[in-house]
Amino acid sequence: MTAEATAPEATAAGPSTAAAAPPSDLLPTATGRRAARVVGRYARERPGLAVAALAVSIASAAAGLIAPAVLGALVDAVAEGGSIGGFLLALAGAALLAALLTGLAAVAVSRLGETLLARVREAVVARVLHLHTATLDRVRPGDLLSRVGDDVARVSESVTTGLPEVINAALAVLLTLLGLGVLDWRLAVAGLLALPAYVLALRWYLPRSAPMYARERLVVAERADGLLGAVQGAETIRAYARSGPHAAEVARRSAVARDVGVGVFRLYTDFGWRMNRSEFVGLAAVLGIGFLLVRGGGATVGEVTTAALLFHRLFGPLGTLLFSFDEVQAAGAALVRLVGVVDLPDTEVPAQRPDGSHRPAVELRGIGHAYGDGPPVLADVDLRLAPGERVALVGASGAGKTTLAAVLAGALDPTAGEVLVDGVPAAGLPGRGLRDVVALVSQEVHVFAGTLADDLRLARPDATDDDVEAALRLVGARWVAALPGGTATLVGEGGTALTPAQAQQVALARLVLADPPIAVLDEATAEAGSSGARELEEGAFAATAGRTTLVVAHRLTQAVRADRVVVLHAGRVVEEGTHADLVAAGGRYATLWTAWRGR
Ligand SMILES: Nc1ncnc2c1ncn2[C@@H]1O[C@H](COP(=O)(O)OP(=O)(O)OP(=O)(O)O)[C@@H](O)[C@H]1O
Repeated sequence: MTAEATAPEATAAGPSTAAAAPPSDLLPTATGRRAARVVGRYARERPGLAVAALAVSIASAAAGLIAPAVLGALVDAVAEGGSIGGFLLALAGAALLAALLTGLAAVAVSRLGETLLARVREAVVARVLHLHTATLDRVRPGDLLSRVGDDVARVSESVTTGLPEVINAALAVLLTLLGLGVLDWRLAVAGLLALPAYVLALRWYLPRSAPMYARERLVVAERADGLLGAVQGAETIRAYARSGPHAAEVARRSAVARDVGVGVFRLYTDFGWRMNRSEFVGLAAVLGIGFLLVRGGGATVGEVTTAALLFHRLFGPLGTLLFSFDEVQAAGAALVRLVGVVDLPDTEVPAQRPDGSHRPAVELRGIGHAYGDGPPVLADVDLRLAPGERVALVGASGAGKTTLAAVLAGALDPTAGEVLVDGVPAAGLPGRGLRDVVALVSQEVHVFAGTLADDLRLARPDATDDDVEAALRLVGARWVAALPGGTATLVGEGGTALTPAQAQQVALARLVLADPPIAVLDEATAEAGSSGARELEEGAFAATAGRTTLVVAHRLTQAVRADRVVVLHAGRVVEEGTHADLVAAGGRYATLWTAWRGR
């Protein structure tokens, strides 16, 4: 049990409602409406960008209506023998304006999309970082990974490529229909006659496309698998004279992939001609009704021309919308899974930074724990830490030290017993309970990509540069002075790599900044007896001074300086006392101490 729970940090709270109940080993999935509300809320955080994106998209769609209107007027002008020079100029201007606005709209929409996606991603990561260990143990790792990986990638792809096109197309369709209606409602109704044909085309295509594309991905993967296997095992295949059957198998898989590929293409073209049929129905209706209107004097030839051009203009955007249907659906499915994570219950979210000036008493009462259906690893543990007391937990590997430390830190719910802070059971503590008053520095410390200062500010976002530097000084992180940019140096992935001992010091400095009244240390990084170990121990001592502290003593020098030592054996407390008392008593601790000194 080595999860690291850093000190509390502020995260936006999100309601836990409206998420569909998942199977117990899956994280929840939000409803579509809930996802839209969350994205809407993020959009309202950037009102300027959201309004600009919408306005420029509408303007771009509206600009596309100018050319058909000018062409219609040009037809009437020609019929009446007028000049067309002005119209040609207007056409050129309209084309320029439309091109400019379309470009601007694409930039604005994708920037808005990227901003919203970044917000969703931040919220997901913040929530994942604060997931309770019990939740992490319960859910399938693949589910969590695919959400922060695949789902984010899918939404991101659709935001950068598909979304601007889809929004532009939807607005173009809406405004063009509106334009048709304003021009002449009868011509608009004629255009709408194409609607049933479009619906039929879509109802034919959708049920066929998803399984077909899934099958295509499968057979392509099988073909790659077969080829790779044959190439990697070429020597063995030759040695056993099995080239013939293997080549035949590769050929068979390739043939299947080819046939499915052709099938996909056929499906696509079949859908294409169904779309063309719908367009034909609509255009024929507009021209037919237009002919009747012109003959009856109800419309000019120019107006009918404009109507026909407007209707023709719908083909492109409608095609974009229909062909992106799958992609939009897939991105939507990924988004509701992400919002499901954002909406995890806010008991996971820190309330406020604890006040380090108060030193509470901590009591573990009748603690028992078993991982899943495994044997008990802790049994009936009673342990009391007086306010400000430093207790060292000692025991052989596997005795249950890390498990007990995690229980005290609130990172693991015990299967029996309870933890009390100043006499209040953990369940009755405000906010996130134990996790708001205890900071755990565990064996695995993650250094986040970014500057060193930002990494430390995870523990206290409002920490000044001076606070950050003072915390690092207190824990003895002298190596910071040698970094090229000091605390502004990039560390973690893509930056300067920190040694495990340096990462531990960063975690200790985070603890200093978070200033929790209770600290739990469970680090086993430094080699016993090394100068690194001494430095770390000094740092840990300074960082926890004045706090009620439990130290898992991986090196017995850590126990020597503690106020009290507790020996754990096979999940039970077997000895308790000061280092001197226990050595004098000649029991299990004394044996451990003798062995340690004789290393
Ligand atoms: N996540 C887990 N799932 C199942 N069993 C676990 C898990 N974590 C620890 N255990 C088991 O629980 C027992 C106690 O482990 P724990 O890590 O608490 O001991 P420890 O005293 O801290 O040991 P060490 O000093 O080696 O870290 C061990 O038998 C270990 O194998």
